[in-house]
Amino acid sequence: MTDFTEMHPRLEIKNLQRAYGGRAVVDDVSLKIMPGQVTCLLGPSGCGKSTTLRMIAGVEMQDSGTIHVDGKLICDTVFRVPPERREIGLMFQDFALFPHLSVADNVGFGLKTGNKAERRARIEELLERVDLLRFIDGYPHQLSGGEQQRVALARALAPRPKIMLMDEPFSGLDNRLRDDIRDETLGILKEEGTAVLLVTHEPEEAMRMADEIALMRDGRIVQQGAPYNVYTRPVDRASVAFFSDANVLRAEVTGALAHTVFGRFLAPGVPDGTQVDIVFRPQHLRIDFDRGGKGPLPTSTDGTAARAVVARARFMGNESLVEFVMDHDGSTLRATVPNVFLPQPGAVMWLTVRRDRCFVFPVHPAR
Ligand SMILES: Nc1ncnc2c1ncn2[C@@H]1O[C@H](COP(=O)(O)OP(=O)(O)OP(=O)(O)O)[C@@H](O)[C@H]1O
Repeated sequence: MTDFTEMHPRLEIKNLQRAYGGRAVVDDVSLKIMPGQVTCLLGPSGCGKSTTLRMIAGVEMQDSGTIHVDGKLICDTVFRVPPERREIGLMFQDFALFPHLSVADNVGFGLKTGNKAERRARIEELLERVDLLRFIDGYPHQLSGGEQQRVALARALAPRPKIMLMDEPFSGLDNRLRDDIRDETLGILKEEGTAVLLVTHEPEEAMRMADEIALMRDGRIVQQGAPYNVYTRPVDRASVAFFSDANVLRAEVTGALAHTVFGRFLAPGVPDGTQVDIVFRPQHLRIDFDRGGKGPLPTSTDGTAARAVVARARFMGNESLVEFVMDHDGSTLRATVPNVFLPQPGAVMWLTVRRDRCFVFPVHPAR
């Protein structure tokens, strides 16, 4: 049986650091990616994702930290394998094929090994794989955006890179095309056993593509794990808000309980007097109609109901978004409801919160 603990990660970066003008834009970033694994570096614009990718590609030097491929050092602050010898493929949003070269020559551009027949066979194999063999003698201007993207993928894969670095590679494509190409690309990369580091600022893209998500903010990786875990066990309020709209209730803790208008929430280990944010997504707010000035009775799963007035309701396609103003303090909470639910502004409703879907974070967590 294979002992995976003995396997080297295909890519391992340790404590990468890069500053511009005294400001750390990549701050102590460490990551491991196994062969065939897709890791998404996910974060808002400017958080340092592309800089991390550029250091791995070798087009930019880190101030400190190391990069290993298959257990071999390829870069630290003194030793540096040049970009073209790193066996790393690149795919960026502006994938620019060479316009004066045929599709075959574009795909074959980075193929340095093998004789002419072997190179031609590899080109045909890849064009077959991306379903574009019929365009082998065509030119980029004869292809659609999606087809050009697939040629770019074939070109990046041709020399059998150990690692593929992708920086928002699908963002130039329209939505429907993007889903298909994303799935197709993922399939091919998995078949080739390539380790993939994909940079994106779109949570949906990361959840769709990734085996593992590394959530990045202000130059640091704040959380890392399978998409399900990152989404369902966020480390802080900003991590919840990065994936979806988030409702927040501020409360104070006494006796390991946070006291709110929706009843008490468990806050284990949080000292008395600490302010906490109770954070939950709009789909976890429950709505009940007013029954003669009363809402539903308290339950152990949903706590106490609180009275609210509808401020506005919007139809969003698969769901409706309803915004409420809370009676007790005038704060706003948002609920998403499947299907069409468009109550009139001013309507009185009673809200409860799914306890098991709430996250409780101290407002100033100890570091
Ligand atoms: N060569 C440079 N000189 C100075 N500052 C830079 C340089 N390259 C990047 N930066 C800054 O470093 C920060 C991180 O940039 P980076 O491109 O890595 O972010 P990103 O997360 O990839 O953002 P985006 O999603 O918008 O591409 C930004 O504030 C950027 O302005």
